[in-house]
Amino acid sequence: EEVLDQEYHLEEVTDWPESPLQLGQVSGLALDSDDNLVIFHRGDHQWGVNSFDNSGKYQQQSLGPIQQSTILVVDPVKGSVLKASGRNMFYLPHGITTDKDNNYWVTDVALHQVFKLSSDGRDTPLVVLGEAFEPGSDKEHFCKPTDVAVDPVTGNVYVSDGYCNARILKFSPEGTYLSHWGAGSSDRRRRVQFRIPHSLVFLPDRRELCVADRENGRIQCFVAESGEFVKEIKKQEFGGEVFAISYAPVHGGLIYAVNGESAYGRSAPLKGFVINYSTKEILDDFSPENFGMPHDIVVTKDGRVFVGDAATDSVLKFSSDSKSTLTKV
Ligand SMILES: O=C(N[C@@H](O)C(=O)O)c1ccccc1
Repeated sequence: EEVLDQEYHLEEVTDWPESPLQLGQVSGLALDSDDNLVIFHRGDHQWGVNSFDNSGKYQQQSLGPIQQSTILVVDPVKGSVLKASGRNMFYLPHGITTDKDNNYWVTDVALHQVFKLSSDGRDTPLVVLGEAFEPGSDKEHFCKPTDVAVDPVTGNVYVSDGYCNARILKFSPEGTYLSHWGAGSSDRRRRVQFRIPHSLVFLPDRRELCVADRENGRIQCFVAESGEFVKEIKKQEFGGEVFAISYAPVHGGLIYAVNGESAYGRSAPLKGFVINYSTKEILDDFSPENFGMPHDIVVTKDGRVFVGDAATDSVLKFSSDSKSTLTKV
């Protein structure tokens, strides 16, 4: 009898993009409603050791905003640039996501702000949260906010805040503060103490929010409405740091993650991981020749994976061309 023995494995699509993209440090990736790739990058600005003072204040305001287009919409098949926007607005781009109306929600760690932008190329800020260049940790201030996730049903907006705060805030679609959890909130559950909540993903089929709790090298998931803790995924294979996560509501729910260099020596090889959300088992891992600092990850409806690298200033594409083989038994 013949059984179909399918060996799925993500492999780099080395001939993507067909022609090089002019990118600076790639900090964030998103997908629009047509599954086009949206790249958020830093042009000629760089986040270096002297970018901030020890109170989180950005030191290079005199550079002015990045003049290149920081938001590129790119064809997922060829890699050609379809749209370019986000000029003269940002200093140090970080996270990006799209909402169900194809607006962009982005964070800038130098401005300590979150923006909702129309994706019609006019870059009109529709919502602005935080005070420009003013770090803080109350309801109107962030400190190097890292990412945004939007609930497609309620439109509620979640912000991971950030490098110098350790909390998740929830806002209404219009940007009214609703609640927050992690540092500074009333709950004292020791297990919810983030160390750089670095990346967010909303799980539409479970109505949960998962967080890449970077320096704790773990993923934590919460009931989005309430912030109630649901589960933690922490794997030896991550080493000490998880930089970014994504999710596909298929095969019972798949979490995609990239790890990072650990400053504390517990490093593991830099890789992407495909994890079964329910069993927490690693189903696949993948890497190109050279991951520098994999910084964000997205997965398309047809299972293509893109990783943005903030050290090699590039975006890498991976695809799982199943090598199904027929095995005689
Ligand atoms: O984490 C850092 N950077 C990346 O996450 C990023 O570039 O977003 C960083 C931290 C300290 C100094 C310089 C860079």
